[in-house]
Amino acid sequence: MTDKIVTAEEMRHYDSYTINTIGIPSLVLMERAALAVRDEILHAFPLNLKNVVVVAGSGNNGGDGLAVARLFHIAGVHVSILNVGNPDHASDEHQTQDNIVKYYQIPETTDFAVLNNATLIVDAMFGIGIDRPITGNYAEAIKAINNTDAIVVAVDMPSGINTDTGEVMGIAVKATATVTFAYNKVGLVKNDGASYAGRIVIANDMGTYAIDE
Ligand SMILES: NC(=O)C1=CN([C@@H]2O[C@H](COP(=O)(O)OP(=O)(O)OC[C@H]3O[C@@H](n4cnc5c(N)ncnc54)[C@H](O)[C@@H]3O)[C@@H](O)[C@H]2O)[C@@H](O)CC1
Ligand SMILES: [K+]
Repeated sequence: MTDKIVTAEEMRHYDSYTINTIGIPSLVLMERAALAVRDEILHAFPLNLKNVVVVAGSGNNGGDGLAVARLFHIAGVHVSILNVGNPDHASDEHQTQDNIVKYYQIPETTDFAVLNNATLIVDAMFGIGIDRPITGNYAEAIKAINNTDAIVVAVDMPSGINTDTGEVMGIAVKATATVTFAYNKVGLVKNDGASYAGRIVIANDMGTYAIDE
């Protein structure tokens, strides 16, 4: 157990050490991340599972989201996926998760109307990979999420919050709770990040190992 608070670069370093030196595969970490999000939702919001919508970007944060969607689908919860990323830029892990989602025929759409009846939204657009202001379709998606009255659970970071400064990068998801992985992030405790994150849950049993502890 640690109260370490890390930047995006530090977290990438720990992820890479865990994957390449310890040898825990990236998809195993992704599964652990998704299980942590599922468990927190089951624990904190069991009455809001009528209609879950996972909003997924095309990176690994989106991959986490697709795995969460699959876990809920398997458990019999009604879940749909709103894809907002560019499929041409999908990470390998994201593609793997998307193939699994397609096997299970979990509904996927790019139409924001799917948010209208959501009782719980999983924000899996951007995590620690955010590196520029939010524009275009991503901004519209965040606006649409913030306009619902659903519970919003952010995966790792509320999308739109700078991991290192907590600043809003144009627009950001207002989360009810944020499940962040391995260590807390500077951007979740500084500036606007603290209020956008809602309640912070640190999934600290991922197997991630900090070399200096
Ligand atoms: N193996 C790993 O490294 C793990 C990563 N995990 C998840 O992966 C996340 C990081 O994944 P990624 O590095 O793929 O990054 P993200 O999924 O956060 O972002 C995806 C990509 O979006 C692009 N982007 C950044 N800002 C943008 C903007 N404003 N508009 C449009 N595109 C933008 C960048 O090219 C970035 O790589 C973590 O936050 C965590 O949720 C977890 O699955 C645990 C294991
Ligand atoms: K997110």
